Parts: sequence; structure tokens; C-alpha cells
Amino acid sequence: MAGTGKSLPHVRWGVLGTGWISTMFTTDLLAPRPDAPARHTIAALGSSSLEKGNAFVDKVWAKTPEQPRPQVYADYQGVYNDPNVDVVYVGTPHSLHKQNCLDAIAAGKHVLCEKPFTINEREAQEVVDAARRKGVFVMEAVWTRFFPLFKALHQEIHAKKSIGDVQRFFIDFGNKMPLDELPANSRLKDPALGAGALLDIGVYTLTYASIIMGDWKVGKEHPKIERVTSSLDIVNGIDEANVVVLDYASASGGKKTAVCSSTFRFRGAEEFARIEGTAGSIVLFGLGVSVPGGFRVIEGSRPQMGDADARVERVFNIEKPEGTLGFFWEADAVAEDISNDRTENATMPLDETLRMMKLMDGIRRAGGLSYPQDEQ
Ligand SMILES: NC(=O)C1=CN([C@@H]2O[C@H](COP(=O)(O)OP(=O)(O)OC[C@H]3O[C@@H](n4cnc5c(N)ncnc54)[C@H](OP(=O)(O)O)[C@@H]3O)[C@@H](O)[C@H]2O)C=CC1
Ligand SMILES: O=C1OC[C@@H](O)[C@H](O)[C@H]1O
Repeated sequence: MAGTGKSLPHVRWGVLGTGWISTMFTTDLLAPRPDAPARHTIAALGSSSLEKGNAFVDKVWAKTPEQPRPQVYADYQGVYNDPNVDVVYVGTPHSLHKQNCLDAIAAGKHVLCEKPFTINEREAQEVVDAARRKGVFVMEAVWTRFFPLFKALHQEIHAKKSIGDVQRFFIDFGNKMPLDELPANSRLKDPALGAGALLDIGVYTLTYASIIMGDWKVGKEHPKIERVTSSLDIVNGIDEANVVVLDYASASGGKKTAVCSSTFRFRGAEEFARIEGTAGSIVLFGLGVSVPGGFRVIEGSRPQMGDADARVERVFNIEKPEGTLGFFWEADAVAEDISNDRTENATMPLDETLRMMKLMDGIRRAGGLSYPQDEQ
């Protein structure tokens, strides 16, 4: 069982899938972190074959051979049944999330499921209902929400009011994918697996916009979005690119607007977003939208021609231990919640997942993009 009391929270994970994300997530959890607020053990791994599973463990554990190796199963049921597993991490393609979550919940396991939580809101509601009935912890793994970036941005925008009232927000997630070279059954191409830029990376641009325009309010507390305007560029049954505009009412009257774009066709700029306020702006930068590196606060307005430039700049950089990407932040939050018998996380509660899935359903409907799961 997960540890409680005065010692650090300790959770034992069962990981599903041996792809890219399982590799990154597991590597982060195994990396030494002397000041970590929680302990993580990878107790089990489920894969479609023992060969794949063992090869995964050999590769991922190579840098940290002192860490205990997991029990490897040639299916996912072994992970659900394993009494040494507290929480199941779902690292499979989008279309599998619903069933993986339902199976883990049925076995009484807590769940951290990769984004997007499911294909649509209806599927998400099914999982949420099952989790609430069973009384287990479930969270969508929107890891970026747990980066210290958002606390620091909240300080700037709300506590210090460094840029005045937020008026506009621009964000672009350009993730160039070699779609022509990928096999038809790639999770990035196959509509049956829930492929498409909106569900894969648009979810991040909408997450940033929701946090910043929605004043950090989640789920039922999130302010009404006055208008959603969108355009999806659909090729071979998936959106290769999309643009979404969200209008919110501004506290100072009028409206504030977020312009969000994501694409599989182009590698986006390192400075991927800009928040514009009445008294300054903030530029966000990093490896990618999902892995922010920090931000620059620019206090003051751009001078008119001929006027002196009185703007002041400050930089906030995110620090993290060598060799990690930042998945440990969400994992630590999960460990804290489970150890304190909470069934939802306050930063990413299930009502926020449902709200985001509904928003993406609406954008897909307006753009004419449906998946086989929408018809079921
Ligand atoms: N948070 C983040 O930054 C990221 C999140 N993701 C999310 O993680 C999830 C997985 O993505 P990613 O790791 O890139 O995907 P991969 O294709 O690299 O890996 C998916 C794994 O799922 C298992 N799987 C089970 N059924 C299938 C199937 N029908 N087709 C393909 N694989 C299958 C396979 O493992 P096995 O055969 O061993 O069972 C496979 O290795 C997605 O939800 C994605 O959105 C992805 C990248 C980054
Ligand atoms: O979540 C993600 O972030 C990084 C991307 O490369 C990946 O496709 C996506 O799933």
C-alpha cells in the first residue's frame, strides 16, 4: 500500500505500454532526486509481449541499475491483478485509454492516464462514473499543469499584477511529424487510434489558454467561454493542423481573447506563447509547449516612435534535476493525493477533464472531425 504518516508518501506504479511516453515517465521517476517529496517504485510493467517488456526494462533501467526492476507481464491484466501495484499509469494510444482505465478501476487500482483522457466527453464520463463508484483516485496526466511555471505565472499576473489586466494570449504548438513516412497504424496517423493534432497537442494549447484566461479556475468553477471559433485542417481523416480562438469576458469590461494553434507540419518557435496585458507582456519559452523552460516578464508598454523605452525585463527559469523532463512533478502530486486518501487532484480534477473533453468535442464537431468512437 501507499505509505502514509510522517514518512514520505510512497507509491508503487504499474506502467502500461512500452512506447515513448512510458520511457520518459519511467526514466523521470527512476532518476535520483535527493529533495523529492515522494518515493516512487515501478513495481510492474504491462506490454503486448515479454520480449518488448524486458527490452524496455533493460533500456530504461540501464542508467539506474540500483533501482528495483519491475515484474514484467505479457499483457495488461497482469498489472491490474498485481497486489504490489497501487496506481496504474496508462501510456497507450488515445483509443485505448477508456478501456485501460475501466479495467484498472475494476481491479481497484488508482489511475494516472495520459492525455487526452479519452476520445470524447462521453467516454470520459464513463470512466469518471466508474472511478467515483469505486472510490479510487483517477487523474488525466496533463503533466505541464504541474510545472512550477504556472505558480510563478500566477504570482506575476495575479499577486504582483506585473502586466495589468490580461487582454490577449497567443500560443502555438508546432510539432513537425513525418506523417508520410509513418505506417498507417501509427498512433499519430490512424483515426481509429484517435490520431490528430487537436487531441495530441492542441490539448496543451487549450490547457494554457484555459489556465490563463480562466484565472486558474478549473472544472465547474471555470468561467464561461463566450465564444469558440475554430478551423481544422483535415487530411486522411485527422486534423493535421488547427486554430482555435477562445473569447472570455474581461474583468475590466469587453472581452479577452486566446488564439491557439497546433500543427503536425511545422516545428514551432522556442518562444511559443505571449500573454499581453494592459501594462506589459509575458513571453513563454522552452523545449516545447508541453515542456516549458520559463518566461520573460516585460513590464511597461512598447514605446511610441521617438519615445524612450522604459520597459523592464525579468526572466524566470524552471530548474529541474539533471536528466529529467518534469514528469516527476505530476507523479509527486499523485503520490501526495493517494497517500492522503484523495480521489481527485485539485490542479487537474475530473470535472476539468470533462470540461476540456467537451470543449474539444465541440471544436471537432464544428470542424467536421469525428472518430469511430463518436458513433458508438
Ligand atoms: N505527456 C507527454 O508529454 C506525452 C504524452 N503522450 C501520450 O502518451 C500516449 C502514448 O503515446 P506514445 O508513447 O507516444 O505512443 P507510442 O506509440 O510510442 O507507444 C504506445 C504504446 O502503447 C502500446 N500499445 C497498445 N496497443 C497499441 C496499438 N494498437 N498501437 C500502438 N501501440 C499500442 C504499445 O506498447 P506495448 O506493445 O508494449 O503494450 C506501444 O509501445 C498517448 O496518449 C499520447 O498522447 C505521448 C507523448 C508525450
Ligand atoms: O503529449 C505530447 O507532447 C509531445 C509530443 O511530441 C507528443 O506527440 C504528444 O503526445
